Amino acid sequence: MPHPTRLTPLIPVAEAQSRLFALARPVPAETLPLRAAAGRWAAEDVLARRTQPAADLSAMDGYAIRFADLPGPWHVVGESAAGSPYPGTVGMGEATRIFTGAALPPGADTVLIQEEAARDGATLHLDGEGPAHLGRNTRARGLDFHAGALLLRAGDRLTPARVAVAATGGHATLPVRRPVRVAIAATGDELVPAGSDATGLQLPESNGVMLAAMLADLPVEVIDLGILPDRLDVLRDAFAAIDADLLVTTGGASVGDHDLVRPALEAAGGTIDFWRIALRPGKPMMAGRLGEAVVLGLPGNPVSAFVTATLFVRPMVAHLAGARDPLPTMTGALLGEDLPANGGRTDYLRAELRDGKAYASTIQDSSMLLTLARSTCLIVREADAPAARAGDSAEILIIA
Ligand SMILES: Nc1nc2c(c(=O)[nH]1)N[C@H]1C(S)=C(S)[C@@H](COP(=O)(O)OP(=O)(O)OC[C@H]3O[C@@H](n4cnc5c(N)ncnc54)[C@H](O)[C@@H]3O)O[C@H]1N2
Ligand code: MOO
Repeated sequence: MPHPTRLTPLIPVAEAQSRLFALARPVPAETLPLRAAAGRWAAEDVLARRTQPAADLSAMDGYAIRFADLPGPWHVVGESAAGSPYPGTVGMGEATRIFTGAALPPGADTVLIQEEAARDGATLHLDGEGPAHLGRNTRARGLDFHAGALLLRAGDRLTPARVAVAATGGHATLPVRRPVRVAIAATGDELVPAGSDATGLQLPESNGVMLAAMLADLPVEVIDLGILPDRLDVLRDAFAAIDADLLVTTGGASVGDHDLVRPALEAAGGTIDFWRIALRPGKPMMAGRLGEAVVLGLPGNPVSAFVTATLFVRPMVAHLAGARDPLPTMTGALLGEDLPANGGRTDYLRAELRDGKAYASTIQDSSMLLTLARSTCLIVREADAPAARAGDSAEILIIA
């Protein structure tokens, strides 16, 4: 049987990523209490409903004084604690006891810390250097933000600090995107579920569990389609029945006679937008649409599946979840050893970071899971990059 020799040209990684993001808009929004919203992405800009701090406050425990009265002594006329301010005004030569977070009484402008103060009944003396300038040890009203300030931008990930700033800004709930429904299907007649007896040439399925683990920190609902056989009708029917925002398959993506994912998707009514990336490992990845869902057909080799999931699946989930900046963060590192010139595909080398230097594994076969499991980063080698020397700087992606 003749094999098709004319294949589409390989697409650069960055172009494939932007084409992928263009396939779908973020999923609909919902409003959640802050604790539930953590880890999602803000669906709208969030403005402060209050000014923080709401008044001039003390930043330290000590005495509220007028800077002009230094070096004292002072007459202590009362106390200001967080939540119970001094009711009067501090006049010339007067001070109040004050605690961290308490409102600075009108008239006072500076705080003398208690370590530099000596108290004798109602009389207070300077016992140290004292505050160096007017306003020392205080926080001005609005130091952090004023009412109306932009606290979060639509598309910001709701990190712990961002949830906290929303709370301080007067919000109990936040608009976020609902969870992304991701259907995951492994394909291949040789696969058996992990833990079952793999006889002969059977192979425990590992891509599905790896993909689910790679999405565990993202707002997803995983729909596990399990292992599907290399049969066009079975794949077609399984694909046609999915109800998801994103369908991720592994295996059957290449050009062999048993590589049926593409024809099965098309038979189910789907369309392929692009196939084959200038990427190693991961070249045969395909992307398209099937009804309401975006489809990512990953290669079956475990390392290829890992790299394409890192570069496409996780970013696509983040995009669907409303991320403004869905791509993985690259870091810089020095190479621990020389690397040869690269070919025409961007290469992601499994590597270990030791003492800040990245050492690539000697064998980069895309089937080798133990090498991947021992790796802590991927060294990115751009297409056609010249040979590199130990000590050269390189872009890396941290993976563990
Ligand atoms: N003539 C060509 N052959 C191949 C090409 C090519 O361009 N021309 N591309 C190669 C590249 S690159 C890759 S990557 C592989 C990927 O092909 P498939 O996506 O069709 O993957 P499979 O053949 O189904 O499987 C590859 C390998 O991975 C194992 N596998 C599959 N699924 C799983 C799973 N869920 N868990 C664990 N292991 C899995 C499978 O048993 C195979 O050993 O194609 C090259 N061939
Ligand atoms: O994706 Mo393949 O060999 O490039 O593993």
